[in-house]
Amino acid sequence: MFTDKSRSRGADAPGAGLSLEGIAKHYGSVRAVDDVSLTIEPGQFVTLLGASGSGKTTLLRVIAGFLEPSAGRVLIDGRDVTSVPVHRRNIGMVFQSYALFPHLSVARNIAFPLAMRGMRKAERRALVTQALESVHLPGYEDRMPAQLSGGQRQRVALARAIVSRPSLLLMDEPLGALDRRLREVLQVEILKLSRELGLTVVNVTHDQEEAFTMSDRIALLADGKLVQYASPEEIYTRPVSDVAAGFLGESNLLRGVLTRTADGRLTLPAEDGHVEVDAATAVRAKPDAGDEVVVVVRPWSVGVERLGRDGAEPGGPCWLRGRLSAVIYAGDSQKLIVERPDGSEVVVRRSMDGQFEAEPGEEVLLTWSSRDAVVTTAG
Ligand SMILES: Nc1ncnc2c1ncn2[C@@H]1O[C@H](COP(=O)(O)OP(=O)(O)OP(=O)(O)O)[C@@H](O)[C@H]1O
Repeated sequence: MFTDKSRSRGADAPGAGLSLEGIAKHYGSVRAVDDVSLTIEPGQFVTLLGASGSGKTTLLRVIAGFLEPSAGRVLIDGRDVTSVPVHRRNIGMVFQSYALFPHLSVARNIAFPLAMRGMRKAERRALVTQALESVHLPGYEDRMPAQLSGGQRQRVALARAIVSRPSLLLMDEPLGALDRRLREVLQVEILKLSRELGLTVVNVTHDQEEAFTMSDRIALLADGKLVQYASPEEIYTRPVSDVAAGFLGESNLLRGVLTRTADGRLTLPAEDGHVEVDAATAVRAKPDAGDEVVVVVRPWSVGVERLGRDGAEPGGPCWLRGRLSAVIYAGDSQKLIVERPDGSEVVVRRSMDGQFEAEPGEEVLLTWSSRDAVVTTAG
């Protein structure tokens, strides 16, 4: 499920290192970005991920220099650029709306940043040709933007963003307007290109799959705050909170206050169930009786069996009873929705081999290993 993002990059990689130190941006009483600090290594691909209004675009605009932060510093390769204007930051940018000049040809659109720098025409032409080749649109120099598909326009926008060899590429939902298939093709292309050029990339998205496939690290934002900054794998397996768990991949969140059994085991009270907790799976402080926790159980970790008669009996360290309410076929996997007596739902994922035979409406037993769950907290 996880992609290998290891790579080798030449010593002459142009990617810049980026540091954000205590960045805040306030609009009156709205804290669009609230004390965000993070470091991006040269050549890393980092995604700002979060719900609508979480502050992604605001943070990107602060990095770009379109917005001055209310507090904090932006450092590129260790240099404080907080007050340096956009055009002096050596940054390439791609936005969701294509932002191409409609009255200029593809070549002139791409050459625009070079012309602004006063580069001569012949020199510009060579770089434009090269940039078009790297985005797989060779020979498109004379087309007008209106004669291009949505995907081609984003390729041209990307060519324009990289033509002046920036050390940092900023992208704000560049694939948001494209259909799923094209998005997946371009995700791979953009990633490949950024690796080849050794670019440091900051990408904004609210698409968790895109964040998962493309990023070395994900900066998860909620209400302007940095919730977690880690690799996709780490956020998936060790989410620091229920918010983080809910953002990356499906999850079942069991909430409650821990109690300790007579023989010393930690449990989470559950109606028609028994949930033991392995303190070793805690992401933060070691949990104890009286702590309010959220236990994250991923759908792939849950086993399901028919209950009673010739089926299974409740028992073991982690089990819940429920009623199967839906069986959904999702390509090579099966998704089961199980309704609990308290009205909540548990999602179970299974591979298609070894199909589950019960019908919706049947009573089922859900089991998992406490080692496969993660103990985290709300917030
Ligand atoms: N110019 C502004 N004036 C006042 N409030 C603003 C302004 N720009 C953004 N905000 C507020 O700041 C918060 C963060 O907005 P931002 O656009 O950064 O979020 P986002 O995560 O990029 O959202 P989306 O995914 O919807 O683009 C929101 O509450 C938004 O309403």
